[in-house]
Amino acid sequence: MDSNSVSNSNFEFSNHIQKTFVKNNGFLHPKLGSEPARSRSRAAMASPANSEPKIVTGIAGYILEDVPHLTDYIPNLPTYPNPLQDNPAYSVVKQYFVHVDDSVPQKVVVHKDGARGVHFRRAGPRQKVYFEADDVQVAIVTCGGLCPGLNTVIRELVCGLHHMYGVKKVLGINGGYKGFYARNTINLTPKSVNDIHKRGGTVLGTSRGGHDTKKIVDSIQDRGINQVYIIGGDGTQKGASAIFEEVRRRGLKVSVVGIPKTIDNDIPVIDKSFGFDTAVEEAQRAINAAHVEAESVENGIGVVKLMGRNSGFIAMYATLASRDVDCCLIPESPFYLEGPGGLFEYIEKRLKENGHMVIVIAEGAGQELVSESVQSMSKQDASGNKLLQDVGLWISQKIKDHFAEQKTLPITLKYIDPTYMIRAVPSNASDNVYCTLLAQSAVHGAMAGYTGYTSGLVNGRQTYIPFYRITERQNHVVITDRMWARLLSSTNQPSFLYVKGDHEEKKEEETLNQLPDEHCSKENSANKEISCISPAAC
Ligand SMILES: Nc1ncnc2c1ncn2[C@@H]1O[C@H](COP(=O)(O)OP(=O)(O)O)[C@@H](O)[C@H]1O
Ligand SMILES: O=P(O)(O)OC[C@H]1O[C@](O)(COP(=O)(O)O)[C@@H](O)[C@@H]1O
Ligand SMILES: [Mg+2]
Repeated sequence: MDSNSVSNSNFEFSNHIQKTFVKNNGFLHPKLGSEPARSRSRAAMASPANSEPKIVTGIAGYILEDVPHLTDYIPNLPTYPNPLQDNPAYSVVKQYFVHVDDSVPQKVVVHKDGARGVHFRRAGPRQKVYFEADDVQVAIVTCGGLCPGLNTVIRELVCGLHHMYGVKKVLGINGGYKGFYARNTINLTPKSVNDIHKRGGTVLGTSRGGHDTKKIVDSIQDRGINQVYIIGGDGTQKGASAIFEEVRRRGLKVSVVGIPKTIDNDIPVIDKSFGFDTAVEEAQRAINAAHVEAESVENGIGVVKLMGRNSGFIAMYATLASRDVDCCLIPESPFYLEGPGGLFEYIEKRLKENGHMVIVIAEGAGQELVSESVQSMSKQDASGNKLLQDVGLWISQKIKDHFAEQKTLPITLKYIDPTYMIRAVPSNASDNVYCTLLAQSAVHGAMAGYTGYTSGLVNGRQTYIPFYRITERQNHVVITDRMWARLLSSTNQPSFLYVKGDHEEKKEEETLNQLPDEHCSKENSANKEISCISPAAC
């Protein structure tokens, strides 16, 4: 079936779907008399308590983890025909609107007798919209660390809103969440954002910390904002979820939409985050330099530190892409330096075989080892993220000290730390297209009245994912997954799991027991997804 078509079977299927529980949503409660008179975007009555997951079940174990809709807490909202139906650019598309029951499975590898499993609502334009163009006041904000593609997402939100839906009032919030309660905002028009995708960073500025839900929602009401697009990582999406709950509690007709951003790729459920490919590509330049330096001298070692606070995806993919890397160290795979099966033994072996080697280390790797030898700072950034010790410098010094002490193998080590260079660049061509689809999907959802969702790619399809699925856990490399095995076989590095001695064998067993049971299925037995960067990667 063509991706845009609406089949009859969809209509038949909808008859079998039952809404099993939609707690709180749909119940009406008396208007809150004590709320301040911020009535411009207030549409109806307020709902109490946090929203509950909207789960819809169907035949053969079908489950839809649905996203909230403005009509869940505001009754009798008027609808309007989607202006796209008269847009000449889209007139050639046979069936442009997405069917109301279209959903995307979370798990695409299935068994013939298996249940149909969890699905997410398919993103895309709907026949009816819940906003009239002239009434829409948009706000866009970027939060957390930089990531290639932020400007492309901003550009495509502005252009998508303008060209597809005729929305002209778009405000950029300055400098992250705290910009909501600052005076200055930036008026964004297709003209003003025309070239921004060619630049790295974010034209809006960004920040960590400074999230005050009540003040942000006050500002949303005061400015008459009724669509908020929040671009950011795991912390930002938690903030967006809190904003949505407060908006809902106040009964406001405001769509709150998250767009996932993280070069660490630590956001779960989605195939991969925008900017990740660009970052991996940029990391190749540092690895190439390390390789050239290492192979130009006798017993040369190049060490490259790459970003990845808790998840080693950038290091893993940069290593797999490069083929020049002899050892990749990530936070998910503990390693040790001394003794049989340790890093020093492996370095010596590689230098004797090859005369040089390259080590890639993710910034979050080996933190427990660094803390043992350097006094732990245990400080946090403004958002509450733990500040890490510089493992790149630490490991470089340890290697130098070890071979200086040994005196048998004189080495030359060069340490390259391209940290911010891989995230401050503009996005590459494929990330640009990805950002475009992500932004357009986000806009279609808000115009159709959906709210409280993150727009994301699942198994190659754009979907709307409820906030709680994005914020409940982080995405990590699973070292019992085939992808990590591919890496081990490409570098020939030790797995650091095989250690000698009774005590150590027990340690190995414990480590393996802590790992998820299933690999590559994107779900373990507890129905929680495990790491996959894309379905094709398994
Ligand atoms: N649990 C939370 N609840 C509300 N806001 C949060 C939470 N965690 C982080 N934030 C806010 O989200 C923004 C970005 O968070 P941060 O962790 O720095 O980056 P990222 O979103 O990229 O992970 C910050 O302004 C921070 O205050
Ligand atoms: O120095 P900053 O700006 O706090 O950023 C450093 C951190 O940002 C990251 O790129 C991830 O940031 P986010 O969580 O904001 O996406 C990490 O890899 C890195 O540890
Ligand atoms: Mg984060």
